[in-house]
Amino acid sequence: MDLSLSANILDIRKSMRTKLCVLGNNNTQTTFLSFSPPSLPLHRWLPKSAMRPVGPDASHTDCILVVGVSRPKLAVVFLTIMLISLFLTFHVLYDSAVYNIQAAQAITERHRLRLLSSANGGSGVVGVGSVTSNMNSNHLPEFIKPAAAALAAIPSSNQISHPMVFPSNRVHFPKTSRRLPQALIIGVRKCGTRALLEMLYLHPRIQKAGGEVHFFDRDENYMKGLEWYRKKMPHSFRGQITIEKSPSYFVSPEVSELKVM
Ligand SMILES: Nc1ncnc2c1ncn2[C@@H]1O[C@H](COP(=O)(O)OS(=O)(=O)O)[C@@H](OP(=O)(O)O)[C@H]1O
Repeated sequence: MDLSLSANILDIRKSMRTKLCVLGNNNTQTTFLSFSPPSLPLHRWLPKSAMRPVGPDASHTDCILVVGVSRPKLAVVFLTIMLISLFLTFHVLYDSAVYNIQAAQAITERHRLRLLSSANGGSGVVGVGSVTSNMNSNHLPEFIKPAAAALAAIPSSNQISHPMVFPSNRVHFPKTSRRLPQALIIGVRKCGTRALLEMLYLHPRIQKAGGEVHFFDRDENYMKGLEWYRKKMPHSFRGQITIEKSPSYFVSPEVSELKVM
């Protein structure tokens, strides 16, 4: 390679740092390729001082971009907008976290009130008029009753701490709730009970329990009470029919007619 030619190439590479240069040697001939960025209307966004001609030839059309704060006012505006959006983002995140904590508190409180209510024979709790319970204390297992009675001894004093956030017990999507099943598929096994349930579920007024709950045929589940059973059910709108399928109900000796009724 000619020494003067290679020195020339080095000079050009020094002066054009932003360019991508491909240097190849094809036999005795030197190839020099450069890629120019697509022409952008930079003159609209940047001051002329930011655009400098490249190389010793001032008429060269390629320019290098001088990175720096050339418009401090614009930079201040951008920074302010960024700070405001950051502040708003954290504010929203903080609010949602507080809301979730309050929701968890309200749910815990509701459980407590339900236990109190069932211990009082389902008469509801004085002072919290909107919270009433459908639970029948007869369905509470014996080992829970002492705990419920102990809770009943604690003065309730309206511990729903944020009535403004939860004005009407509405923590979940307001129009749905978990309901006890209005229909049961009790069997028989291996006769397409799953297929039947899935087909019924195609109807918009049908809701189905996720799996087989085995409430009536397993004593350990039955002892947990109807409230436990209800919580195994999906959320449903009023007017929808909830169906549960446990084919073992048909054959289990533990399942008596009385239990299911
Ligand atoms: N329409 C129709 N015709 C014939 N066979 C059918 C049909 N629908 C479901 N099946 C078969 O029924 C088997 C599952 O029945 P179940 O859903 O009742 O099973 S389970 O009792 O809930 O475990 C299951 O068979 P196996 O795969 O041999 O268990 C299904 O393939």
